[in-house]
Amino acid sequence: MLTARTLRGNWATLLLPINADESIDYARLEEELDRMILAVPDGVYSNGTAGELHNQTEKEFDKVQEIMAAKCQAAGVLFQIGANHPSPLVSLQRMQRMVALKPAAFQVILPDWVTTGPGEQVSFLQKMAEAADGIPLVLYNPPHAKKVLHPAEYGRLQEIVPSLIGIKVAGGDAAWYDEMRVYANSLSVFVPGHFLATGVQEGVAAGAYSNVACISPQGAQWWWRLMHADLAKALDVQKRILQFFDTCIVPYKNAGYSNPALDKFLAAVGGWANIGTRLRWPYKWIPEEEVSGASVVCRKLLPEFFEGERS
Ligand SMILES: N[C@@H](CC=O)C(=O)O
Repeated sequence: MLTARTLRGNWATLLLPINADESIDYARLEEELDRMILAVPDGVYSNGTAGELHNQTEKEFDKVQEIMAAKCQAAGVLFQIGANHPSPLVSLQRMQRMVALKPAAFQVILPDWVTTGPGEQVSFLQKMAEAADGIPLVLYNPPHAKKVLHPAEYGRLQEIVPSLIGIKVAGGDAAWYDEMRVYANSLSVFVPGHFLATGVQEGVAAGAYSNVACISPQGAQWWWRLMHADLAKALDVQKRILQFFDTCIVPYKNAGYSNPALDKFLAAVGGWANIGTRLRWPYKWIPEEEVSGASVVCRKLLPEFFEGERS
């Protein structure tokens, strides 16, 4: 069973391939998983923002988790299920239905329409922990959540809900890392993929649910290993990752594309699976025609991620 100490590394997110008729393409999803598993990531997870947790029917949700669980269990790869939904009741039901799949952990978000106060957060997590039946929880608390907590608040929740082993957060400046360091022994802190080397340098980050793995699950895994072999080199890679983001991703963010649109674009640039850039209604996606320009820049800045393409 995962603990705050053993939950580590580079975890790759499932992205939903969407057909022109808005259905999920499960055949492409299976291929994507096969390729992801070949990269031997520390783990695979579903239903983060990038996995479009907010835009699936319950039937689709169940099917996506069943496919992921079957593939990961057959390959011996750890997987986490995002039992996430803005509604607390739907989150609870998602978890209750998925306990039988025995994920290594469940990711949960706080209720996200009417914000929760401290007591309500405890009540929510306690009930989710009870439903998880011994499977640990990871609190996914991104910057766009209605309620973004401070380091001491994560620490308080962990003390009251012991099966809360990790958090998935945006990270922050030096002051944030100083505050978070106090709780980093009892909570596995995951920061955004593109800042993972900084998080490791700060002695706080145990891993990332990684947007860098969207570009290349293999490249992100190589980079994670480099952080422990030669942090200075890994920080240099991060500089180049950030340069790529500034050049090719931030302009789309500034033009109003959502995070899932950006993550699918990253995967299309990486080109390791046929996921496509399309999102479901009503969200706009980055046109496929834009992929090739960014691919050239990405390969120039991060050649290590694409070494396999040349051999
Ligand atoms: N924030 C992301 C991380 C991957 O890009 C998520 O939705 O899990």
